[in-house]
Amino acid sequence: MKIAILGAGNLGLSIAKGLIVNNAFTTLFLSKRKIDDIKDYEEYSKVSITSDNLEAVKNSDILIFAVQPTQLEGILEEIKDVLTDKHVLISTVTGFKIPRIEAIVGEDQFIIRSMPNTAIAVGKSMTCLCSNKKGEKRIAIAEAIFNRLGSSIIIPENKMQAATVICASGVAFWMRLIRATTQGAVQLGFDAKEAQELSMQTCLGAASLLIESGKHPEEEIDKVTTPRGCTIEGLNEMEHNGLSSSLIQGIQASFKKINSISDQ
Ligand SMILES: NC(=O)C1=CN([C@@H]2O[C@H](COP(=O)(O)OP(=O)(O)OC[C@H]3O[C@@H](n4cnc5c(N)ncnc54)[C@H](OP(=O)(O)O)[C@@H]3O)[C@@H](O)[C@H]2O)C=CC1
Ligand SMILES: O=C(O)[C@@H]1CCC=N1
Repeated sequence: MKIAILGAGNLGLSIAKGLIVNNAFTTLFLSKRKIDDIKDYEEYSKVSITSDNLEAVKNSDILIFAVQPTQLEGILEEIKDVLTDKHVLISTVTGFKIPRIEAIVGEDQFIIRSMPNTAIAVGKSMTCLCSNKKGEKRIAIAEAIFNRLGSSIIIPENKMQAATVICASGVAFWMRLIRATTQGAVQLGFDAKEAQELSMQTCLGAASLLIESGKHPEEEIDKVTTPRGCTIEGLNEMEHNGLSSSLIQGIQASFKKINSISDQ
């Protein structure tokens, strides 16, 4: 696959790392205006860096847009005249809906919206996908790319904002939980490095248990909470202080914000 990532910033470079580590491309163009920031990527074979979006588009089939929402319109205007039938457009841009993309490049393009997260750099992104009518014929290509770099599901476009909060912002939410449990472990006497290792591996183990067993979290919690034991004591104290409620309210606040800054 000849892939271009237009907007090689935080997410764009995370996607690039995932593609490079998994050798999941034929050629890869990385574009941004200040290319000095990404000079290191020139060392990888079959990877080109450029500040010329038209060069990247002309030499690629799959175009992944990873610019800020305010920057997408300008890029689409810039490249629309060199788009051909071979191109599949995959936008990762938050809140920029398909009809707005179609209004610039035309309905007769293969248009896919994707919502990956930065764990794509290590092949562990949960990515949600949707497409325009024409893009339905190429969504399997997007699934193939994102399934190599984690998992993907196809959802209706009206759930993309919710998917952004849960999957993309979600990485930050889980990081904060890992940091908090690390801080707790330091207070119990582990040094910072050990504490983070204990926290990360326990988090990974908990998620893996659910993924592999298909069980509900409470079923696994029941196996851990010895009656009158320390686990239920800790869990109940966390809930008295609003753990679940706080997370749910944070998700709601994030969702409210994304709706306020997205196309209506
Ligand atoms: N960060 C995340 O975890 C996630 C982000 N997203 C979405 O992905 C998009 C990118 O986010 P993020 O990576 O965090 O943002 P960044 O600001 O880190 O990256 C955007 C990149 O686009 C480049 N850029 C800007 N204008 C142009 C242009 N005209 N041509 C080529 N490149 C350009 C910028 O570099 P330069 O200034 O040098 O051109 C910059 O490197 C956003 O829409 C965001 O909502 C979605 C899911 C997760
Ligand atoms: O915080 C944001 O608005 C973007 C979307 C999801 C991740 N980063």
